[in-house]
Amino acid sequence: MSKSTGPALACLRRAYTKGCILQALADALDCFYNGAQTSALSSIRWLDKAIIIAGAPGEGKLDLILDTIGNVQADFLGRGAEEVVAGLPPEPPQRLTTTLGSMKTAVNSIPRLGRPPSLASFVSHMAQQPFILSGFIQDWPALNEHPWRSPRYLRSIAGPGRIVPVEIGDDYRKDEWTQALMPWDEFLDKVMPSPKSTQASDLPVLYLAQHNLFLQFPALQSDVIVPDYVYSSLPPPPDFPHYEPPTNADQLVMNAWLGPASTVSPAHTDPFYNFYAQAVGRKTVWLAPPDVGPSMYPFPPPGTAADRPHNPAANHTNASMSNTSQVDVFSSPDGDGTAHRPFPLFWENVVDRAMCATLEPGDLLFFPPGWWHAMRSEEVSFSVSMWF
Ligand SMILES: O=C(O)CCC(=O)C(=O)O
Ligand SMILES: [Fe+2]
Repeated sequence: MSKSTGPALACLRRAYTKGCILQALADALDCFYNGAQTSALSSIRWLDKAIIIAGAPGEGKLDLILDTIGNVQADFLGRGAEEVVAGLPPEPPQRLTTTLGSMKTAVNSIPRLGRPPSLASFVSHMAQQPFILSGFIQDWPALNEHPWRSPRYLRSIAGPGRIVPVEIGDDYRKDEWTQALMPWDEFLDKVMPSPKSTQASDLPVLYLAQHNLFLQFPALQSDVIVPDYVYSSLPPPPDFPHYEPPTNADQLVMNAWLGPASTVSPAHTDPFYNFYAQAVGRKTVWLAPPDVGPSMYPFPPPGTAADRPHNPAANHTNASMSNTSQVDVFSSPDGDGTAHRPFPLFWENVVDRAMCATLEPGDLLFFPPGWWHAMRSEEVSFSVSMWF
């Protein structure tokens, strides 16, 4: 969900951040005087909440919070400063857990460009259509000396006691879908279990989705190399005239997407240009142009009579789901002829214009604002979206 910057909300965020810091200090003091490790964990939890829930606004607040987390970990949880695990030997490739069926919902492939466009041609015309640059992020530290596919590395950059926001359930349109804060270590154990561990496969799918993990774990920021294209200022595309870049200082919003096989983000639109980097695992992407909107059967806006009785709290982008399609592009039956086919306009107007591809680790996908996109992970997958 994009964070609103309204003055009242900004004020609440600052107040919440200060409240969290005070709570964290009280817990740290308790730990100091009474030696209770649970207080140290609680202290870190409050500090993480300030980042996750409020974004830790205010001059120097994020640095203060991260320093304090480091100190609490070092003083009470036995974490040394130099414990980041780097340069691990390559791990065996991950086993594919699902097989790709042929996509009946898209007749086209997302073009893979032979070579990266120049900045000038990107700005003048290439930015109007989706494309993939195969292997473009192959040099990121995240794929090399700081391997994001290694749970050991991911644990080491965080240290003990950290929590992260997680979506529970395989599809945010379903009623049983929910969100929770969960210990990072536990999340990694569940999502990237060691080959020896026996994980029950009927557990609900966990997905760390659309979260700025880089604020919480700044070490991850130096594992990515943001492509220069992101800093070019692009005009609103002709088919999406309301485009405006993100309002933060860099006009760039980076989010992490980490989960097991079979996470699904249903088809939806976002109002930004997107460079989407695939760091770990394979992910299948489905895209369709903005003007197919009415044939995508979006959920009605909140408050209208046809709105669903229970609308999951917020989808990845908006509190409302009116930017999200009811069509399951990964598993929609095409029916037995037009008479019994659900979502007939989708089959008539969208499928011929939709494109799909399976991203491999190292690939970089681009698509413009307003494009319908859906993603499904084929195995454990870690991606970074860069909205600009
Ligand atoms: O990776 C996903 O599951 C969805 C990504 C997405 O919606 C985005 O980058 O805007
Ligand atoms: Fe999206």
